[in-house]
Amino acid sequence: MTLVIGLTGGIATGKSTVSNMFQEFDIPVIDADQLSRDVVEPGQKAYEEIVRTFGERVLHDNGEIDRKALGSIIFKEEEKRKQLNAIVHPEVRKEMVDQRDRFKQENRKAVVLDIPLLFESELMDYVDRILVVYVDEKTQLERLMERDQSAEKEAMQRIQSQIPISSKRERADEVIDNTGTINDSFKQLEDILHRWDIV
Ligand SMILES: CC(C)(COP(=O)(O)OP(=O)(O)OC[C@H]1O[C@@H](n2cnc3c(N)ncnc32)[C@H](O)[C@@H]1O)[C@@H](O)C(=O)NCCC(=O)NCCS
Ligand SMILES: Nc1ncnc2c1ncn2[C@@H]1O[C@H](COP(=O)(O)OP(=O)(O)OP(=O)(O)O)[C@@H](O)[C@H]1O
Repeated sequence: MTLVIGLTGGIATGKSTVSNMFQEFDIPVIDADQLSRDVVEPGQKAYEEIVRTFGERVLHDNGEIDRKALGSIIFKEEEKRKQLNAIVHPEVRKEMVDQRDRFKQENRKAVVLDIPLLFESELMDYVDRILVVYVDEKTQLERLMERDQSAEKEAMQRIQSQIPISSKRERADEVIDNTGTINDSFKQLEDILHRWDIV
């Protein structure tokens, strides 16, 4: 039996940081953020729908999606965000399930689905265990502004477009508190994987 681990958290709480640690344990990771980039490449169905819905103002001169422009529209307005989600999420979900099932067929001990919006999109049934990467909201805001070089207003808009990290923490099977050092988080992950008997 392959244990399917749903890795989630809030924006900039450290999912990618923790996701990279699974390499050490030889556990494969399926990355929903990466898939959401792949499915909007020029020529893909979702790409055409985005251009039809949001217009050419969300394109770079070379025809690729201008993620900054699209982000500045959808994080400001819930209605627009729902429209984009309705275009992108079904494609991401399909690809994620295909990849998950391939790893299951290979009888891997575990596979990780790294899904930022696991709770928002109600994908809890896609996984066997939910692991939330947590930091307090002050640290979340600071790390987001630092990483994206964004102003407080834009960073807050992004945070507020998601379920608060404190609620996600309550709904987790296990939590990694990532407010300490990366090494502290690695040790927490190691303990959790031992408890789940997969390493
Ligand atoms: C709006 C877009 C173009 C902005 O791109 P950008 O490169 O700036 O951000 P990136 O894709 O790396 O996402 C960064 C983080 O933002 C958050 N986020 C992204 N999309 C959403 C959304 N629709 N609602 C809430 N939070 C979101 C997630 O925490 C994600 O990890 C892009 O995020 C997008 O296409 N979003 C829709 C697809 C989606 O929901 N992706 C996230 C999970 S599948
Ligand atoms: N323990 C830590 N100590 C200090 N900085 C950290 C720590 N963990 C992560 N960071 C930094 O915080 C920022 C956010 O981390 P990361 O990109 O892993 O978050 P994320 O949850 O994957 O974000 P997103 O939702 O945007 O994909 C990054 O700049 C990262 O280098």
